[in-house]
Amino acid sequence: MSATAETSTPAPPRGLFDAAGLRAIETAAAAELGDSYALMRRAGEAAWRELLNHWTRAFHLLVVCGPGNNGGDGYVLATHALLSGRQATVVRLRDHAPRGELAQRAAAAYAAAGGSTLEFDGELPKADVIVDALFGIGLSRAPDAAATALIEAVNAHAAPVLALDVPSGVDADRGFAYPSAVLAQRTLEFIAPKAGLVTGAALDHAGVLALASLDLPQTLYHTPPVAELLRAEDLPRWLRPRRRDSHKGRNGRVLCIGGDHGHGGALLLCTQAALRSGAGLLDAATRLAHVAPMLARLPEAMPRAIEHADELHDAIDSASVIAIGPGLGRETWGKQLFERAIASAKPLLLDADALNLLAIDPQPLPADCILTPHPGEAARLLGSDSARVQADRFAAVRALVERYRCVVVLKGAGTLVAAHGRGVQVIGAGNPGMAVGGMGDVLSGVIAALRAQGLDAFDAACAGALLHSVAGDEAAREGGERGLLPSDLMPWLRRRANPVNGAR
Ligand SMILES: NC(=O)C1=CN([C@@H]2O[C@H](COP(=O)(O)OP(=O)(O)OC[C@H]3O[C@@H](n4cnc5c(N)ncnc54)[C@H](O)[C@@H]3O)[C@@H](O)[C@H]2O)[C@@H](O)CC1
Ligand SMILES: [K+]
Repeated sequence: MSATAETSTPAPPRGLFDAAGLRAIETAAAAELGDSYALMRRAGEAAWRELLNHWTRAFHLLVVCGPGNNGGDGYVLATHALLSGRQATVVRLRDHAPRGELAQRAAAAYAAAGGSTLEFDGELPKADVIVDALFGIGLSRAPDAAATALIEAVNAHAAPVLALDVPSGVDADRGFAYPSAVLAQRTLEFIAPKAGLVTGAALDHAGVLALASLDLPQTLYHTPPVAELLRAEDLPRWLRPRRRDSHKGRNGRVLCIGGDHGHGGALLLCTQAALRSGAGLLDAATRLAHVAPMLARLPEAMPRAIEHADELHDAIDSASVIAIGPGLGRETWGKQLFERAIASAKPLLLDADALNLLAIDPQPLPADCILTPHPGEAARLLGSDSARVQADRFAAVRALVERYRCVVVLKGAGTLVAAHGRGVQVIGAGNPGMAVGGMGDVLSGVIAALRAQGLDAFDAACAGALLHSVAGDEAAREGGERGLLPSDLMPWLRRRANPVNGAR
């Protein structure tokens, strides 16, 4: 993802909060400090330091202030800027005079420091940096026409944008961005990371994420987070070094099923990824035409031609995990194989057309079955549309778990992993170069291989989605995002699937 979490604390927090949780922490903090304004002062100060750290030579600042406490943070920052000899101007809409007591106090301090306020008239003056303090976690509806015009002027301006707490126009709970939302270079979050800034459209708006925890003691974080963020450094949790006496049988036997006529590449990518992620043995069940090309590319695989589901019997029997879907198609051939696979008692991963077939004919699945839909497939599984899925990815992944009662990996920027009774995990890695056909087939192979090596379904889904995204980031660092191919991930899967130190 384009946003990387950065914090001043040595161990970045994993917990992601929604607005309700943040407000509970704020209330407890205000009670502890005995002064609600102290938090706003800390937030504004932290934002001023953030601005100075990243735009050292900035002199002319525009601080766009809304009517709430997010605007209050902006007034505090603007006051610091004035007191340090910079030129700072607050810009606001006519009906955005500070409403609450705290924001009014911050605006009064700004005025007392000689600060001037410009009412937005359709144009923004020149500036070196724009501070976005229009809306934070209090955004409760789509920005109205006036706010939209202001946001669009900010986005059209040449200056970089530092967003305070949330890029204005982004819903901090859902990852949803209204059609007009600020595009920031950096976003400094206050108190705790927000769930809605690490998935979906929000990633494009937030830029680089940083956190100012405002020196609050951990004891105040008593509300449970709504989700957790997984980062590259979490991989060794699951990817232990291999036992010295390991043998191929111990590392699992993955059966990949798919590749109808014209779709052999999808299955090849899946099998290749499974082998590069450590599967001990790999069977592939596909059309006859794909057997020889697969062997030529991947002699370690054991592809077999399947014309009818009955021929799957032996392969299913010896499989430790079945991954079905890449290139499967929705014709009779694919349907038969799908029916056969889900009737088996083997651990399952359903992807691509297997998900589409499931959407057409929903049926009970074992709780340790893994589904890996992209937003379009998720929409079909929910009888919804992908815009609605993307408008609230957290709600969509929970609805999928509720309906299908298994482990769900909702793909896309800020991939989500969820299962019944387990907290939603957000994959804090990945990049837009990965938006290319075949990338999902690779993910299926990775997850199936980790499952075959002994991880339970939820852990395999978390570790696999993380490993896949981390490998994508490494490949993009090496050669760029545009033009990245799923097969470019293979060497990186191997490297990142092995822990860096020898600890067991
Ligand atoms: N409460 C606290 O203790 C702290 C709050 N902080 C800041 O306060 C922010 C939250 O403040 P608020 O709860 O006041 O909320 P916001 O400042 O995010 O916005 C709420 C205000 O905007 C209006 N509004 C919401 N959506 C609108 C729309 N679409 N069009 C026009 N007006 C709209 C609301 O009516 C309200 O007046 C945080 O994001 C953070 O920046 C920080 O100062 C840290 C401490
Ligand atoms: K903001």
